[in-house]
Amino acid sequence: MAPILSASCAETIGDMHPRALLDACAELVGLALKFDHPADQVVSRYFREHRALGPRERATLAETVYTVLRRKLLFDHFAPSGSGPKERRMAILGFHGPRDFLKSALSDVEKRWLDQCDAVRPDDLLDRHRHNLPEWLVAPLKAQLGDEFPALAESLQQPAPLDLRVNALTDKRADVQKELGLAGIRAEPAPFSPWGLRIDGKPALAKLDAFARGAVEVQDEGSQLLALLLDAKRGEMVVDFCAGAGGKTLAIGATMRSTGRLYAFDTSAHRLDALKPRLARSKLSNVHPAAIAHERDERIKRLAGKIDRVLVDAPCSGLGTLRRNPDLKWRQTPAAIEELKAKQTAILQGAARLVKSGGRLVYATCSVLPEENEAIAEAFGAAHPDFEVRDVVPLLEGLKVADARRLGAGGGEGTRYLRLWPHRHATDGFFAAVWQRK
Ligand SMILES: C[S@@+](CC[C@H](N)C(=O)[O-])C[C@H]1O[C@@H](n2cnc3c(N)ncnc32)[C@H](O)[C@@H]1O
Repeated sequence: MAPILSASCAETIGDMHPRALLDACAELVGLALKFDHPADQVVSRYFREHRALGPRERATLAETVYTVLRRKLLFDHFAPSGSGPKERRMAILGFHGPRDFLKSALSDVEKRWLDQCDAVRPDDLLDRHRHNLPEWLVAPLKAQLGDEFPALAESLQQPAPLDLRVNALTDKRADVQKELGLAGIRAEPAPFSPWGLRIDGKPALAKLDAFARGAVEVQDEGSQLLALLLDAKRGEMVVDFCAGAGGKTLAIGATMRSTGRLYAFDTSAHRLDALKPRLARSKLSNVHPAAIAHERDERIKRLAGKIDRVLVDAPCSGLGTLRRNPDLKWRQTPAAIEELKAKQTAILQGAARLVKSGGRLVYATCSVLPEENEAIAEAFGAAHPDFEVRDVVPLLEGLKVADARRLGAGGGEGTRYLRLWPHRHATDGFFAAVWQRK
Protein backbone atom coordinates (compact mmCIF):
# COMPACT_ATOMS: atom_id res chain seq x y z
CA MET A 1 0.00 0.00 0.00
CA ALA A 2 1.21 3.56 -0.76
CA PRO A 3 2.74 5.47 2.18
CA ILE A 4 0.25 7.75 3.88
CA LEU A 5 2.44 10.81 3.91
CA SER A 6 4.32 11.67 0.76
CA ALA A 7 7.84 13.05 0.43
CA SER A 8 9.75 13.73 -2.78
CA CYS A 9 13.44 12.91 -3.02
CA ALA A 10 14.94 16.14 -4.42
CA GLU A 11 17.91 17.30 -2.34
CA THR A 12 17.16 20.97 -1.87
CA ILE A 13 14.42 23.42 -2.79
CA GLY A 14 15.52 26.72 -4.34
CA ASP A 15 17.38 29.32 -2.27
CA MET A 16 14.91 29.78 0.56
CA HIS A 17 15.77 28.76 4.11
CA PRO A 18 13.74 25.66 5.08
CA ARG A 19 12.12 27.52 7.99
CA ALA A 20 11.06 30.42 5.80
CA LEU A 21 9.66 28.04 3.17
CA LEU A 22 7.69 26.07 5.75
CA ASP A 23 6.36 29.34 7.24
CA ALA A 24 5.22 30.40 3.76
CA CYS A 25 3.57 26.99 3.22
CA ALA A 26 1.73 27.32 6.55
CA GLU A 27 0.54 30.82 5.64
CA LEU A 28 -0.73 29.68 2.24
CA VAL A 29 -2.36 26.54 3.69
CA GLY A 30 -4.15 28.81 6.22
CA LEU A 31 -5.47 30.99 3.38
CA ALA A 32 -6.62 28.02 1.27
CA LEU A 33 -8.38 26.35 4.22
CA LYS A 34 -10.65 29.37 4.66
CA PHE A 35 -12.37 28.19 1.43
CA ASP A 36 -13.37 31.78 0.60
CA HIS A 37 -12.07 31.38 -2.96
CA PRO A 38 -11.04 28.49 -5.24
CA ALA A 39 -7.61 27.17 -4.24
CA ASP A 40 -6.01 27.94 -7.62
CA GLN A 41 -7.00 31.60 -7.21
CA VAL A 42 -5.65 31.70 -3.65
CA VAL A 43 -2.34 30.24 -4.82
CA SER A 44 -1.92 32.51 -7.84
CA ARG A 45 -2.79 35.58 -5.79
CA TYR A 46 -0.18 34.58 -3.19
CA PHE A 47 2.42 34.22 -5.94
CA ARG A 48 1.52 37.64 -7.37
CA GLU A 49 1.98 39.17 -3.92
CA HIS A 50 5.30 37.34 -3.37
CA ARG A 51 7.11 37.94 -6.65
CA ALA A 52 10.52 37.00 -5.25
CA LEU A 53 9.53 33.32 -4.95
CA GLY A 54 11.46 31.12 -7.40
CA PRO A 55 9.90 28.35 -9.52
CA ARG A 56 10.94 25.53 -7.16
CA GLU A 57 9.59 27.28 -4.08
CA ARG A 58 6.35 27.96 -5.96
CA ALA A 59 6.06 24.29 -6.89
CA THR A 60 6.60 23.28 -3.23
CA LEU A 61 4.04 25.79 -1.99
CA ALA A 62 1.39 24.78 -4.53
CA GLU A 63 1.89 21.03 -4.10
CA THR A 64 1.86 21.35 -0.29
CA VAL A 65 -1.46 23.20 -0.37
CA TYR A 66 -2.93 20.70 -2.83
CA THR A 67 -1.75 17.74 -0.73
CA VAL A 68 -3.39 19.24 2.36
CA LEU A 69 -6.64 19.71 0.43
CA ARG A 70 -6.46 16.20 -1.05
CA ARG A 71 -5.83 14.49 2.32
CA LYS A 72 -7.65 16.89 4.60
CA LEU A 73 -9.59 14.33 6.64
CA LEU A 74 -6.45 12.32 7.36
CA PHE A 75 -4.48 15.42 8.34
CA ASP A 76 -7.40 16.71 10.47
CA HIS A 77 -7.16 13.38 12.27
CA PHE A 78 -3.38 13.64 12.85
CA ALA A 79 -3.25 17.38 13.60
CA PRO A 80 -4.69 17.42 17.18
CA SER A 81 -1.78 15.33 18.51
CA GLY A 82 0.73 17.95 17.28
CA SER A 83 1.54 21.40 18.61
CA GLY A 84 1.63 24.94 17.23
CA PRO A 85 -0.86 26.63 14.88
CA LYS A 86 -3.14 24.22 12.98
CA GLU A 87 -2.11 25.49 9.55
CA ARG A 88 1.55 24.79 10.40
CA ARG A 89 0.70 21.23 11.44
CA MET A 90 -1.25 20.71 8.22
CA ALA A 91 1.63 22.17 6.16
CA ILE A 92 4.12 19.84 7.87
CA LEU A 93 1.95 16.81 7.10
CA GLY A 94 1.45 17.82 3.48
CA PHE A 95 4.90 19.27 2.87
CA HIS A 96 6.03 18.47 -0.65
CA GLY A 97 9.78 17.97 -0.43
CA PRO A 98 12.55 15.84 1.05
CA ARG A 99 12.00 14.72 4.65
CA ASP A 100 15.51 15.93 5.65
CA PHE A 101 14.81 19.38 4.27
CA LEU A 102 11.49 19.53 6.13
CA LYS A 103 12.96 18.23 9.36
CA SER A 104 15.64 20.92 9.36
CA ALA A 105 12.77 23.41 9.78
CA LEU A 106 11.11 21.55 12.70
CA SER A 107 11.51 21.60 16.48
CA ASP A 108 12.38 18.32 18.21
CA VAL A 109 8.78 17.98 19.39
CA GLU A 110 7.50 18.43 15.84
CA LYS A 111 10.02 15.90 14.49
CA ARG A 112 8.86 13.27 17.00
CA TRP A 113 5.23 13.96 16.14
CA LEU A 114 5.89 13.67 12.40
CA ASP A 115 7.70 10.34 12.93
CA GLN A 116 4.67 9.07 14.87
CA CYS A 117 2.33 10.11 12.04
CA ASP A 118 4.64 8.51 9.45
CA ALA A 119 4.55 5.25 11.40
CA VAL A 120 0.74 4.88 11.23
CA ARG A 121 -0.20 2.08 8.83
CA PRO A 122 -2.99 2.74 6.33
CA ASP A 123 -4.74 -0.47 7.49
CA ASP A 124 -5.12 1.01 10.98
CA LEU A 125 -7.04 4.03 9.74
CA LEU A 126 -10.78 4.56 9.43
CA ASP A 127 -12.22 4.50 5.91
CA ARG A 128 -12.80 8.26 5.88
CA HIS A 129 -9.14 8.92 6.66
CA ARG A 130 -8.18 6.80 3.68
CA HIS A 131 -10.67 8.09 1.11
CA ASN A 132 -10.63 11.75 2.24
CA LEU A 133 -14.05 12.46 0.75
CA PRO A 134 -17.15 14.04 2.31
CA GLU A 135 -19.79 11.43 3.25
CA TRP A 136 -22.45 12.88 0.92
CA LEU A 137 -20.12 12.12 -1.98
CA VAL A 138 -19.02 8.66 -0.79
CA ALA A 139 -22.48 7.10 -1.07
CA PRO A 140 -23.15 7.83 -4.78
CA LEU A 141 -19.59 6.83 -5.71
CA LYS A 142 -19.79 3.51 -3.84
CA ALA A 143 -23.19 2.85 -5.39
CA GLN A 144 -21.64 3.21 -8.86
CA LEU A 145 -18.28 1.58 -8.32
CA GLY A 146 -18.66 -1.02 -5.55
CA ASP A 147 -15.25 -2.66 -5.00
CA GLU A 148 -13.58 -0.16 -7.27
CA PHE A 149 -14.32 2.72 -4.90
CA PRO A 150 -10.95 2.61 -3.03
CA ALA A 151 -9.08 2.74 -6.35
CA LEU A 152 -11.04 5.83 -7.38
CA ALA A 153 -10.51 7.45 -3.97
CA GLU A 154 -6.77 6.83 -4.20
CA SER A 155 -6.55 8.20 -7.76
CA LEU A 156 -8.39 11.35 -6.68
CA GLN A 157 -5.62 11.99 -4.14
CA GLN A 158 -2.91 11.97 -6.82
CA PRO A 159 -1.98 14.88 -9.09
CA ALA A 160 -3.33 14.60 -12.65
CA PRO A 161 -0.90 13.87 -15.49
CA LEU A 162 -0.10 16.69 -17.88
CA ASP A 163 -1.84 16.14 -21.23
CA LEU A 164 -1.39 18.19 -24.39
CA ARG A 165 -3.63 18.40 -27.43
CA VAL A 166 -1.82 18.76 -30.73
CA ASN A 167 -3.47 21.27 -33.06
CA ALA A 168 -4.70 18.99 -35.86
CA LEU A 169 -5.00 22.01 -38.17
CA THR A 170 -1.30 22.82 -38.12
CA ASP A 171 0.70 19.85 -36.86
CA LYS A 172 1.02 16.07 -36.69
CA ARG A 173 1.24 14.41 -33.29
CA ALA A 174 4.37 12.41 -34.14
CA ASP A 175 6.21 15.56 -35.31
CA VAL A 176 5.33 17.45 -32.13
CA GLN A 177 6.37 14.46 -30.03
CA LYS A 178 9.80 14.54 -31.73
CA GLU A 179 10.07 18.30 -31.33
CA LEU A 180 9.32 18.07 -27.60
CA GLY A 181 11.89 15.27 -27.32
CA LEU A 182 14.54 17.59 -28.79
CA ALA A 183 13.61 20.13 -26.11
CA GLY A 184 14.23 17.45 -23.47
CA ILE A 185 10.52 16.76 -22.80
CA ARG A 186 9.39 13.14 -22.90
CA ALA A 187 5.90 12.73 -24.33
CA GLU A 188 3.92 9.61 -25.21
CA PRO A 189 0.79 9.39 -27.36
CA ALA A 190 -2.26 9.43 -25.06
CA PRO A 191 -4.11 6.07 -25.13
CA PHE A 192 -7.48 7.24 -26.51
CA SER A 193 -7.37 10.70 -28.07
CA PRO A 194 -5.80 10.86 -31.55
CA TRP A 195 -4.49 14.35 -30.74
CA GLY A 196 -3.22 13.65 -27.22
CA LEU A 197 0.33 13.60 -25.84
CA ARG A 198 0.97 12.69 -22.20
CA ILE A 199 3.98 14.49 -20.74
CA ASP A 200 6.43 13.04 -18.27
CA GLY A 201 6.66 15.39 -15.27
CA LYS A 202 5.55 19.02 -15.23
CA PRO A 203 7.98 20.92 -17.48
CA ALA A 204 7.41 24.64 -18.12
CA LEU A 205 5.70 24.82 -21.51
CA ALA A 206 4.97 28.51 -22.05
CA LYS A 207 8.40 29.26 -23.52
CA LEU A 208 8.35 26.38 -26.01
CA ASP A 209 8.04 27.27 -29.67
CA ALA A 210 5.37 24.56 -30.11
CA PHE A 211 3.25 26.33 -27.49
CA ALA A 212 3.88 29.88 -28.74
CA ARG A 213 2.92 28.99 -32.32
CA GLY A 214 -0.27 27.18 -31.25
CA ALA A 215 0.83 23.64 -32.10
CA VAL A 216 -0.15 22.46 -28.60
CA GLU A 217 -2.60 23.37 -25.83
CA VAL A 218 -2.76 21.90 -22.35
CA GLN A 219 -5.94 19.79 -22.24
CA ASP A 220 -6.96 16.67 -20.33
CA GLU A 221 -7.40 13.69 -22.65
CA GLY A 222 -11.03 13.38 -21.51
CA SER A 223 -11.80 16.93 -22.67
CA GLN A 224 -10.26 16.10 -26.02
CA LEU A 225 -12.60 13.10 -26.37
CA LEU A 226 -15.66 15.30 -25.76
CA ALA A 227 -14.65 17.60 -28.62
CA LEU A 228 -13.91 14.57 -30.81
CA LEU A 229 -17.36 13.13 -30.11
CA LEU A 230 -19.05 16.18 -31.63
CA ASP A 231 -17.35 15.12 -34.91
CA ALA A 232 -17.75 18.57 -36.47
CA LYS A 233 -16.98 18.63 -40.17
CA ARG A 234 -15.67 21.12 -42.73
CA GLY A 235 -18.09 23.89 -43.66
CA GLU A 236 -20.66 23.14 -40.93
CA MET A 237 -22.48 25.52 -38.58
CA VAL A 238 -21.49 24.51 -35.05
CA VAL A 239 -22.17 25.90 -31.56
CA ASP A 240 -20.07 25.38 -28.44
CA PHE A 241 -22.80 26.50 -26.07
CA CYS A 242 -20.83 26.78 -22.81
CA ALA A 243 -17.48 27.62 -24.35
CA GLY A 244 -15.79 29.22 -21.31
CA ALA A 245 -12.13 29.84 -22.10
CA GLY A 246 -12.58 27.73 -25.23
CA GLY A 247 -10.62 24.57 -24.47
CA LYS A 248 -13.04 22.48 -26.51
CA THR A 249 -13.83 25.27 -29.00
CA LEU A 250 -10.23 25.19 -30.22
CA ALA A 251 -10.27 21.42 -30.67
CA ILE A 252 -13.60 21.58 -32.54
CA GLY A 253 -12.40 24.43 -34.78
CA ALA A 254 -9.41 22.30 -35.80
CA THR A 255 -11.63 19.32 -36.72
CA MET A 256 -13.56 21.75 -38.97
CA ARG A 257 -10.21 22.64 -40.61
CA SER A 258 -10.91 26.30 -39.81
CA THR A 259 -13.89 26.36 -42.22
CA GLY A 260 -17.63 26.87 -41.66
CA ARG A 261 -18.79 28.82 -38.60
CA LEU A 262 -18.17 27.90 -34.99
CA TYR A 263 -20.00 30.02 -32.42
CA ALA A 264 -18.46 30.06 -28.94
CA PHE A 265 -21.25 31.13 -26.57
CA ASP A 266 -20.99 31.68 -22.84
CA THR A 267 -22.76 33.83 -20.28
CA SER A 268 -19.37 34.93 -18.92
CA ALA A 269 -17.71 37.54 -21.15
CA HIS A 270 -14.73 37.34 -18.81
CA ARG A 271 -14.20 33.64 -19.56
CA LEU A 272 -14.60 34.23 -23.29
CA ASP A 273 -11.89 36.92 -23.05
CA ALA A 274 -9.45 34.21 -22.00
CA LEU A 275 -10.23 32.44 -25.29
CA LYS A 276 -8.88 35.33 -27.40
CA PRO A 277 -5.09 34.86 -26.97
CA ARG A 278 -5.51 31.08 -27.39
CA LEU A 279 -7.53 31.67 -30.55
CA ALA A 280 -4.80 33.93 -31.93
CA ARG A 281 -2.19 31.20 -31.38
CA SER A 282 -4.42 28.48 -32.86
CA LYS A 283 -4.56 29.98 -36.42
CA LEU A 284 -8.31 29.29 -36.51
CA SER A 285 -10.40 31.82 -38.41
CA ASN A 286 -13.82 30.15 -38.11
CA VAL A 287 -14.51 30.89 -34.40
CA HIS A 288 -17.03 33.57 -33.37
CA PRO A 289 -17.09 34.16 -29.61
CA ALA A 290 -20.23 35.84 -28.25
CA ALA A 291 -21.43 36.51 -24.71
CA ILE A 292 -25.09 35.60 -24.26
CA ALA A 293 -27.39 36.78 -21.47
CA HIS A 294 -28.88 33.32 -20.83
CA GLU A 295 -29.94 30.21 -22.72
CA ARG A 296 -33.03 31.97 -24.13
CA ASP A 297 -31.02 34.89 -25.54
CA GLU A 298 -32.28 36.56 -28.78
CA ARG A 299 -29.18 35.34 -30.60
CA ILE A 300 -30.12 31.74 -29.80
CA LYS A 301 -33.65 32.29 -31.10
CA ARG A 302 -32.30 33.62 -34.43
CA LEU A 303 -30.17 30.49 -34.93
CA ALA A 304 -32.92 28.01 -33.94
CA GLY A 305 -33.04 24.92 -36.17
CA LYS A 306 -30.02 26.05 -38.22
CA ILE A 307 -27.06 24.39 -36.49
CA ASP A 308 -25.42 21.12 -37.53
CA ARG A 309 -23.79 20.30 -34.19
CA VAL A 310 -24.16 21.67 -30.68
CA LEU A 311 -21.94 20.90 -27.72
CA VAL A 312 -23.31 21.64 -24.24
CA ASP A 313 -20.33 21.44 -21.88
CA ALA A 314 -22.61 22.26 -18.99
CA PRO A 315 -21.71 24.10 -15.78
CA CYS A 316 -21.43 21.31 -13.20
CA SER A 317 -20.08 20.41 -9.77
CA GLY A 318 -16.63 19.68 -11.27
CA LEU A 319 -16.38 16.61 -9.03
CA GLY A 320 -14.62 14.71 -11.84
CA THR A 321 -11.68 17.10 -11.56
CA LEU A 322 -10.74 16.55 -7.90
CA ARG A 323 -7.17 15.63 -8.87
CA ARG A 324 -6.75 19.22 -10.12
CA ASN A 325 -9.28 21.00 -7.90
CA PRO A 326 -9.24 19.09 -4.58
CA ASP A 327 -10.84 22.04 -2.75
CA LEU A 328 -14.06 21.39 -4.67
CA LYS A 329 -14.90 18.39 -2.48
CA TRP A 330 -14.94 20.72 0.54
CA ARG A 331 -16.56 23.71 -1.18
CA GLN A 332 -19.27 21.91 -3.16
CA THR A 333 -22.57 21.08 -1.40
CA PRO A 334 -25.65 18.95 -2.18
CA ALA A 335 -27.72 22.17 -2.21
CA ALA A 336 -25.45 23.72 -4.86
CA ILE A 337 -25.79 20.56 -6.94
CA GLU A 338 -29.59 20.85 -6.80
CA GLU A 339 -29.27 24.34 -8.32
CA LEU A 340 -26.86 23.07 -10.96
CA LYS A 341 -29.30 20.35 -12.01
CA ALA A 342 -31.98 22.94 -12.77
CA LYS A 343 -29.44 24.96 -14.75
CA GLN A 344 -28.21 21.92 -16.68
CA THR A 345 -31.77 20.98 -17.65
CA ALA A 346 -32.57 24.52 -18.80
CA ILE A 347 -29.34 24.95 -20.77
CA LEU A 348 -29.68 21.59 -22.51
CA GLN A 349 -33.23 22.43 -23.47
CA GLY A 350 -32.26 25.90 -24.73
CA ALA A 351 -29.29 24.59 -26.71
CA ALA A 352 -31.35 21.77 -28.26
CA ARG A 353 -33.50 24.35 -30.06
CA LEU A 354 -30.51 25.27 -32.18
CA VAL A 355 -30.05 21.80 -33.67
CA LYS A 356 -31.36 21.29 -37.20
CA SER A 357 -33.03 18.14 -38.42
CA GLY A 358 -30.38 15.40 -38.70
CA GLY A 359 -28.00 17.46 -36.52
CA ARG A 360 -26.08 16.25 -33.47
CA LEU A 361 -26.41 17.36 -29.84
CA VAL A 362 -23.80 16.45 -27.21
CA TYR A 363 -24.37 17.00 -23.47
CA ALA A 364 -21.23 16.74 -21.33
CA THR A 365 -20.06 17.38 -17.78
CA CYS A 366 -16.91 16.90 -15.73
CA SER A 367 -18.97 15.45 -12.88
CA VAL A 368 -19.08 11.85 -11.63
CA LEU A 369 -22.58 12.14 -10.15
CA PRO A 370 -25.40 10.33 -12.00
CA GLU A 371 -27.81 13.11 -11.00
CA GLU A 372 -25.86 15.60 -13.17
CA ASN A 373 -25.29 13.06 -15.93
CA GLU A 374 -27.54 10.10 -16.77
CA ALA A 375 -30.52 11.64 -14.92
CA ILE A 376 -30.33 14.89 -16.92
CA ALA A 377 -29.79 13.01 -20.20
CA GLU A 378 -32.65 10.61 -19.59
CA ALA A 379 -35.09 13.34 -18.57
CA PHE A 380 -34.16 15.28 -21.71
CA GLY A 381 -34.65 12.20 -23.91
CA ALA A 382 -38.07 11.49 -22.36
CA ALA A 383 -39.23 15.08 -22.89
CA HIS A 384 -37.87 15.38 -26.47
CA PRO A 385 -39.06 12.51 -28.66
CA ASP A 386 -37.69 14.37 -31.70
CA PHE A 387 -34.17 13.64 -30.42
CA GLU A 388 -32.90 10.10 -30.88
CA VAL A 389 -30.18 8.93 -28.52
CA ARG A 390 -27.03 7.67 -30.27
CA ASP A 391 -24.76 5.15 -28.57
CA VAL A 392 -21.41 6.73 -27.86
CA VAL A 393 -19.17 3.66 -28.20
CA PRO A 394 -19.88 2.96 -31.90
CA LEU A 395 -19.44 6.68 -32.61
CA LEU A 396 -16.02 6.61 -30.93
CA GLU A 397 -15.11 3.42 -32.79
CA GLY A 398 -16.03 5.21 -36.04
CA LEU A 399 -13.65 7.98 -34.97
CA LYS A 400 -10.87 5.39 -34.58
CA VAL A 401 -10.59 5.67 -30.80
CA ALA A 402 -8.66 2.63 -29.59
CA ASP A 403 -10.42 0.47 -27.00
CA ALA A 404 -13.59 2.58 -27.21
CA ARG A 405 -15.64 -0.10 -25.41
CA ARG A 406 -13.68 0.64 -22.23
CA LEU A 407 -15.06 4.19 -22.28
CA GLY A 408 -18.75 3.37 -22.45
CA ALA A 409 -21.44 2.85 -19.80
CA GLY A 410 -25.23 2.59 -19.61
CA GLY A 411 -27.89 1.27 -21.97
CA GLY A 412 -28.34 -2.48 -22.35
CA GLU A 413 -24.82 -3.03 -23.75
CA GLY A 414 -22.87 -0.55 -21.64
CA THR A 415 -22.28 1.52 -24.79
CA ARG A 416 -24.78 4.36 -24.46
CA TYR A 417 -22.80 7.07 -22.67
CA LEU A 418 -19.20 8.16 -22.40
CA ARG A 419 -18.06 7.64 -18.80
CA LEU A 420 -14.46 8.44 -17.97
CA TRP A 421 -12.91 7.79 -14.56
CA PRO A 422 -9.49 8.82 -13.23
CA HIS A 423 -8.68 5.34 -11.84
CA ARG A 424 -9.73 3.52 -15.03
CA HIS A 425 -8.71 5.85 -17.81
CA ALA A 426 -6.19 8.27 -16.21
CA THR A 427 -8.41 11.17 -17.31
CA ASP A 428 -10.62 13.43 -15.25
CA GLY A 429 -14.13 12.10 -14.61
CA PHE A 430 -16.31 12.98 -17.62
CA PHE A 431 -19.76 12.14 -18.95
CA ALA A 432 -21.26 12.61 -22.40
CA ALA A 433 -24.54 11.74 -24.09
CA VAL A 434 -25.27 12.17 -27.80
CA TRP A 435 -28.55 12.66 -29.73
CA GLN A 436 -29.48 13.13 -33.32
CA ARG A 437 -32.47 15.28 -34.17
CA LYS A 438 -34.94 13.33 -36.24
C1 LIG B 1 -17.72 23.48 -17.82
S1 LIG B 1 -17.56 25.16 -18.12
C2 LIG B 1 -17.05 25.22 -19.80
C3 LIG B 1 -15.61 24.83 -20.07
C4 LIG B 1 -15.21 25.02 -21.52
N1 LIG B 1 -16.14 24.38 -22.44
C5 LIG B 1 -13.81 24.50 -21.80
O1 LIG B 1 -13.65 23.46 -22.47
O2 LIG B 1 -12.85 25.14 -21.35
C6 LIG B 1 -19.21 25.69 -18.17
C7 LIG B 1 -19.42 27.10 -18.72
O3 LIG B 1 -20.82 27.34 -18.81
C8 LIG B 1 -21.03 28.73 -18.70
N2 LIG B 1 -22.45 28.97 -18.47
C9 LIG B 1 -23.14 29.01 -17.31
N3 LIG B 1 -24.45 29.24 -17.55
C10 LIG B 1 -24.60 29.32 -18.90
C11 LIG B 1 -25.72 29.54 -19.75
N4 LIG B 1 -26.95 29.72 -19.27
N5 LIG B 1 -25.50 29.59 -21.09
C12 LIG B 1 -24.25 29.40 -21.59
N6 LIG B 1 -23.16 29.18 -20.83
C13 LIG B 1 -23.33 29.15 -19.49
C14 LIG B 1 -20.08 29.12 -17.58
O4 LIG B 1 -19.78 30.50 -17.63
C15 LIG B 1 -18.86 28.22 -17.86
O5 LIG B 1 -17.90 28.91 -18.61
